[in-house]
This record gives sequence, C-alpha cells and structure tokens, in this order.
Amino acid sequence: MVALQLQSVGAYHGRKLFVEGVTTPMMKSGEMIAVIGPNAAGKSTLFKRITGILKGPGSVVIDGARRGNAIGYMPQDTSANAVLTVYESILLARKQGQSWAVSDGDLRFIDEIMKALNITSIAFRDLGALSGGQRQLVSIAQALIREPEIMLMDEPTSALDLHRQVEVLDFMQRQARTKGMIVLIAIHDLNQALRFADKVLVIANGRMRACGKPRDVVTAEMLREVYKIHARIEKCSLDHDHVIVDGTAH
Ligand SMILES: Nc1ncnc2c1ncn2[C@@H]1O[C@H](COP(=O)(O)OP(=O)(O)OP(=O)(O)O)[C@@H](O)[C@H]1O
Repeated sequence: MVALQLQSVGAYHGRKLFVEGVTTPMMKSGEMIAVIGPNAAGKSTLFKRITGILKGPGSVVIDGARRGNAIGYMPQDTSANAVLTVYESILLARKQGQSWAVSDGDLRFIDEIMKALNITSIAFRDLGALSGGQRQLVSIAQALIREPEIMLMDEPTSALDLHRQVEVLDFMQRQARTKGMIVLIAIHDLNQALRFADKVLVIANGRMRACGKPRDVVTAEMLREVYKIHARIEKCSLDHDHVIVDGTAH
C-alpha cells in the first residue's frame, strides 16, 4: 500500500516560484486523482516537482513504496525523434535502469500492455510515423511498463478520440484498483474527471484551490471563479454529474 502527500510544495522555473504552498490530503493506493485548472495554472509544473525534475520548497512524502523510484511520469509532450519502433521503445522503457537481459515475463507484459491499449497493430511502426493519438498511447505504455506505484499522467487523453479516451481512463482506473497504484491525471475535460476520478485537485494561479470528492469540488462557484464560466452541474438519466456550460463570465 503506497500513500502520497504533498506538504507545502512549491516549484521553481529558474529563480521564480510558479507553484506555491500545495498541501494535499493523503492520496492512497487505488485512487485516481484528476488535477484540473486553467491553462498555465501550474499543473505540469507541479507534476515535474513531484517527479523531481523541478526543485522547490516543501516535501513530497511517499509512504509504503516497494522500491526507491516509485514514480512513473508521462509528460504532456509525447513527440519522439528516436529511430525506434513502438515495440523497441516500450522494451527500452521496461529495461531502463535494469539489466539488459530480456525475460519471457518482460515480453509477456509488453504484449499485455499493448493489447490493453489497443496498439498491437502498430508494434513495428517507427515512432516518427505515428499519429498524435497513437504517440500518446505509446507514451502511456512506456510509463506503465515500468510498473510505477504512483503514476503521473499529464493530459494523457488530449489527442485521443472519444472511444480511446474512455478506454484509457477506464483502463487506468482498473490499473489503480487492481495494482494498488495512485494515478494522478492532469485533464481539461471536466466531465471525464467527474466520471473517473475519486478526488479532484484544482490548481489556479500556482496554488491549490481545492482537493476533495469530485462533487464537492466541481461546483458552479468554482467554475465561475477559476474558469470564468457560467455553468451548472446536473445529473444525467444515469445519475452521473455533468458540467453544462452556459457561457463565459467576465
Ligand atoms: N520551462 C519553463 N520556464 C519558465 N517558465 C515556465 C516553464 N514551463 C512553464 N513555465 C510557466 O509556468 C507556468 C505554469 O505552467 P504549466 O505548464 O505548469 O501550466 P499547466 O497548468 O500545465 O498549463 P496547460 O493546461 O496549459 O498545460 C506558466 O506561467 C508557464 O509559462
């Protein structure tokens, strides 16, 4: 069982503090947390601080991790210029930092992940010859193949069609539940956040505005203040909450 908590976390770009004072409740094994907020709010910056790519004040407290490097990170920019096939790139991600001997288990796991993400048919295509959505799926596979206990995904579904979005979010939710992973997903689609997340963390102007149950956090008031939109949260016939946007607020 792994647990993650941010305590007064901030992050610098150069000498400037872009994210400040983020203190979250304890995030636990099996949870999926949607990180939402406007453009340039600091979501990617916060992720980079959690992974250690960026420095800053405060503590990223991880309890109960099985290994030293428990964090997997899928960056927002999934462009690739390495001359590798999809399969090679996933195998390379699997073996990074380990011995180069490839076991049957490694190969089986690669097949499993590729099947789950529906990318088996492009296994031997060059990375440079993929569509934006295909690249995004390969990038998810590269992060998952390392079996992280905490997975940070920066807008993993932004280039995917609706079917693939639901497939990927559903798959990540199952991964969180069955493997006891903590999954943090930066995402702009608030309806997908409402549908899949156990918790929603709102970042605005480099600060945490709220963190809690989706229904408590995604409110008309928050949407007006943080996103400057007039919106209602209404239940559909299946009793799921949906954001219905009426227009922009000034
Ligand atoms: N490498 C960098 N150097 C300097 N400033 C940066 C750098 N990367 C990001 N920033 C700044 O940090 C702030 C937060 O950016 P960040 O990418 O974290 O936002 P975001 O919430 O992920 O936005 P988006 O939803 O648009 O992806 C922005 O003002 C941005 O200009």
